[in-house]
Amino acid sequence: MSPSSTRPVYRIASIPGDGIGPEVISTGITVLKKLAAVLGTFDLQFDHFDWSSDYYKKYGRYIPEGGLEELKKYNAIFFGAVGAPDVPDHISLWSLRLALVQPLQHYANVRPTRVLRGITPPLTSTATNPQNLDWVIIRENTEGEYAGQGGRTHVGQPWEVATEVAIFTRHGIERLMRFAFETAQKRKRKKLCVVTKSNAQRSGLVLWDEVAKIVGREFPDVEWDKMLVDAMTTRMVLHPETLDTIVATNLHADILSDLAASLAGSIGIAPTSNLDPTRANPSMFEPIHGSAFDLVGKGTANPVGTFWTAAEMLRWLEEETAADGLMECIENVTERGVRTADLGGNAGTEEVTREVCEEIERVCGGKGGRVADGSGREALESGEY
Ligand SMILES: NC(=O)C1=CN([C@@H]2O[C@H](COP(=O)(O)OP(=O)(O)OC[C@H]3O[C@@H](n4cnc5c(N)ncnc54)[C@H](O)[C@@H]3O)[C@@H](O)[C@H]2O)C=CC1
Ligand SMILES: CC(=O)C(=O)O
Ligand SMILES: [K+]
Ligand SMILES: [Mn+2]
Repeated sequence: MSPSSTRPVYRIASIPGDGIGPEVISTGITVLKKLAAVLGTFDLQFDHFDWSSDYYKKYGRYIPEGGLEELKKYNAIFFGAVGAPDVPDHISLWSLRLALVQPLQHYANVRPTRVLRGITPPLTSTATNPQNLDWVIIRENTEGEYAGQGGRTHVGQPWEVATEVAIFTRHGIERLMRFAFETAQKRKRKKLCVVTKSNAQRSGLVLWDEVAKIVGREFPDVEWDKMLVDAMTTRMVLHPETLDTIVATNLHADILSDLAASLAGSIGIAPTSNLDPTRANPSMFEPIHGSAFDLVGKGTANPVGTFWTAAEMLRWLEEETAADGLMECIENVTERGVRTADLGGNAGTEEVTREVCEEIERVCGGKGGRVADGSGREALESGEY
């Protein structure tokens, strides 16, 4: 934030990455700039980082020397996706997304899901009562099954051995569990479901259950229960109204949150926040989906997941009014039936973006007051037109 200005200026590092990442991140930036120009209550300054699989193929790495230190100067990171057909997925993921969230201690991955206005979810029960699905999944984001511990020996031999060791530390579970209880406590229903697989995974996830019990004592007003992850899938599908806040391990919540997004309509809608709740490091915001090779260049990628992500980023920056305004505009557009193919519509990425921008002009124009005189002066100054 710039101290010289009365309105805050947030410095955002944008990392569009691969595949549809650049397509959706550019629409997200368009929408965010529009919102800032119309509201006039804050400003956003974007710096672009071309860290991607193309960059890797050219320079042999995804993050250049000193890159991580450079990122720490920003208020937030706006990330697209990483993954390319000609680079092994484990190389791309570990060299960029995981190479950021681990050192930046983004231990809380927050994945809200609900049925946006106008969207028909795939299950009849939820379609009839869309309010039945309103969840926040909290995913452990730095250890567990994606801790990065493992290896291969005797490669290529019939006796080859490979390990993928899941790591659960009391410290890691406790800080995440506290974050989950706090999240549940702030929501209307104050309900938390702790998901594990502590019948089969008899060490790490038993510790997970024990820590949940200890931390739960600090939150007497939060009603919580436990589920094994396999049974959780059926509860999500058959009894969505019994769930509110959900906490699970890195792998389990990765899977459950894609399921959640689809139950709400599409993987193209859902946002993700990679948070360092201590705020020692900038947090990172990305749509839940990956680089979707199958959609690249077609202009059909759903930008709504990125818009919702942008709203979550604004909320983290404590721009609540802007975040609420953006969500209202997104839902006005989905409600009007302007939707991409994944939601059964025929609008392209650009049309949805244009409609959301027009909606921002219409809905938020009066809120900040800077463009309410109709002169467009503030927007002109921001270089928006
Ligand atoms: N955070 C990240 O950067 C992530 C990266 N990946 C990487 O992305 C690559 C592709 O992975 P997949 O498993 O195929 O997952 P994906 O999320 O890229 O795609 C799964 C399916 O959802 C559809 N889809 C995704 N985003 C969409 C959108 N915005 N609008 C409409 N439809 C959308 C795709 O067309 C595809 O059919 C891999 O390299 C993977 O490692 C995957 C997930 C997250
Ligand atoms: C990598 C991945 O699938 C995710 O972060 O959701
Ligand atoms: K992503
Ligand atoms: Mn995932």
